[in-house]
Amino acid sequence: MNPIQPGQITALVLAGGRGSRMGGVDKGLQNFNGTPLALHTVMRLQMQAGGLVGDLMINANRNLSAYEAFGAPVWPDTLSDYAGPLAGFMTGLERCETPYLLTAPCDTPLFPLDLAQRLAQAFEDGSTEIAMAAAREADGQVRTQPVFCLMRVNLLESLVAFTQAGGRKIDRWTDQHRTVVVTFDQPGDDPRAFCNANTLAELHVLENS
Ligand SMILES: Nc1nc2c(ncn2[C@@H]2O[C@H](COP(=O)(O)OP(=O)(O)OP(=O)(O)O)[C@@H](O)[C@H]2O)c(=O)[nH]1
Ligand SMILES: [Mg+2]
Repeated sequence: MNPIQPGQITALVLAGGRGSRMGGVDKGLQNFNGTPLALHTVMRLQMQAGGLVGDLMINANRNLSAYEAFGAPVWPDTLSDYAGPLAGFMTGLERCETPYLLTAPCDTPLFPLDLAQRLAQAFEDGSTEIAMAAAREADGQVRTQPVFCLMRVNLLESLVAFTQAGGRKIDRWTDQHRTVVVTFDQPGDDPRAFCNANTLAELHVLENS
């Protein structure tokens, strides 16, 4: 039995950052192989295996009408002043109408097509509250990918309290909960899956990889 049923996950594209390492551009609107990064992310979330993703939303803070054209509701941060990705998590939890929220950043275009399915397996243990992705990097080390999280929507209250107290780091918050780390290092997993493009040069390297 799958612990999470089809349609029970709302996917959230995180595109609310400053893009400072890309010269301050709106990263989600930069093209990756001819498609804006955020739209590419929307499509990859819609293609997730198992039909687990029902709803989809975009979190952005600039150029909202450009994001609306991608066909999903767009929500800016409710916390002010670019408080970081947790501000996006909070916006998603506030707007989510399903029991689970899956976050994915707009700058990691090759993320796995079975991301939702493999993170969902961590909820076979009924006490799990958050599943966080991890990947083995080129140096052989396993590193968590905190912007890729599947979480129970009833964590909103906890996140509000954490951010109101000034908390900004994702793993500081997830450490307060029953978080299971799911490592994507099986044979056949794409080693580029969690490579993110923080600069235009990194984006071009990923396009040509
Ligand atoms: N909602 C929201 N999302 C953010 C914020 N800052 C970063 N993010 C998102 O978090 C993810 C990881 O962000 P980074 O690549 O570290 O930051 P960035 O703002 O995109 O780029 P830099 O300014 O170069 O660090 C991306 O999907 C960002 O869109 C923020 O203040 N609010
Ligand atoms: Mg990044």
